[in-house]
Amino acid sequence: MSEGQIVVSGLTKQYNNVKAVDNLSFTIEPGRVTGFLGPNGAGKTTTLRMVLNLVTPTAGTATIGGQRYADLPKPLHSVGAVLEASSAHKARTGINHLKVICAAAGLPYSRADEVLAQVGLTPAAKRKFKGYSLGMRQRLGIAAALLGDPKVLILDEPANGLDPEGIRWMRDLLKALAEAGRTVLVSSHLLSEMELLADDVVIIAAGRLIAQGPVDTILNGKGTAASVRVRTPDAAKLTAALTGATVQPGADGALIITGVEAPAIGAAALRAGVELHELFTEKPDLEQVFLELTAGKAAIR
Ligand SMILES: Nc1ncnc2c1ncn2[C@@H]1O[C@H](COP(=O)(O)OP(=O)(O)OP(=O)(O)O)[C@@H](O)[C@H]1O
Repeated sequence: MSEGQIVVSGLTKQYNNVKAVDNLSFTIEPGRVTGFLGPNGAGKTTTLRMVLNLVTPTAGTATIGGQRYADLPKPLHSVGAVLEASSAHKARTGINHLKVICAAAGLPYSRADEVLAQVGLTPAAKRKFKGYSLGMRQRLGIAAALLGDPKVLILDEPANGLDPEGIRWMRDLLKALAEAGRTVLVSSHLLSEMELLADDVVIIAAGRLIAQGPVDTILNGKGTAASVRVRTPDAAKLTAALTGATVQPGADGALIITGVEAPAIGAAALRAGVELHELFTEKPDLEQVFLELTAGKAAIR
């Protein structure tokens, strides 16, 4: 059991007549960014809150490095969490907000300056929280989570409210934190962003596990076969030269070919003397796979 491993086992949360989380089990490894994905109401927030001991499970366990959050001797040094756009005392400056946390957690004030620099907020250190934009509040929330230099980071929809530059900054930061050996668990509904950010994904719907594993495996393992886009002035000749292929016209005049891979199409074109203007393998993206995996299970709750 490594220090940064998160193990969720049989985790269940029943709210009156809603099973928000239903016998969920998965493992999150350190040194990687794991995307926690699911349609609205899938139970992501409830799961993260149970891992952080903010919601009591109806059944099952969640451990971090083998211990329940409640049993961690120094939780702020073990786990940093950003659960929603960070809130702070409106009249307090960003730096003072962090210093208050340092004082409560027995951390040196120098950590406040360090994490503020890490999230790029040093220029706004002395501005009052009420004047912070949503993006700055997100950065301050991350800064607070980093104060104890934790091995594990848990973030619920951290990209909310960030502009494209902010999203790229967040991606680079989270990747760097994972590369330094930390466990980074991040929930999001931005699937294209997750494809760029995450090494692994855990996909849930209606409280249940749908899929878990490296993004590449999830993308390649699905029934959605890769298709090849081909552009040629001689579509009929190329189609006749291909065996075992399904050729369909694409919306923009290209051909969409499945059943035969790009090298075989190129070779067949060469043999038949057909000119190619484009030959491009289109892999299914996370959004397509996600929609397929969660289809019919994403009852709006
Ligand atoms: N305190 C609560 N009391 C009753 N029902 C709740 C409570 N918290 C969550 N739920 C219900 O549990 C289900 C899962 O909610 P949760 O917020 O965990 O999902 P989510 O995946 O984070 O969704 P979203 O992406 O929309 O935030 C929903 O049906 C929600 O209405």
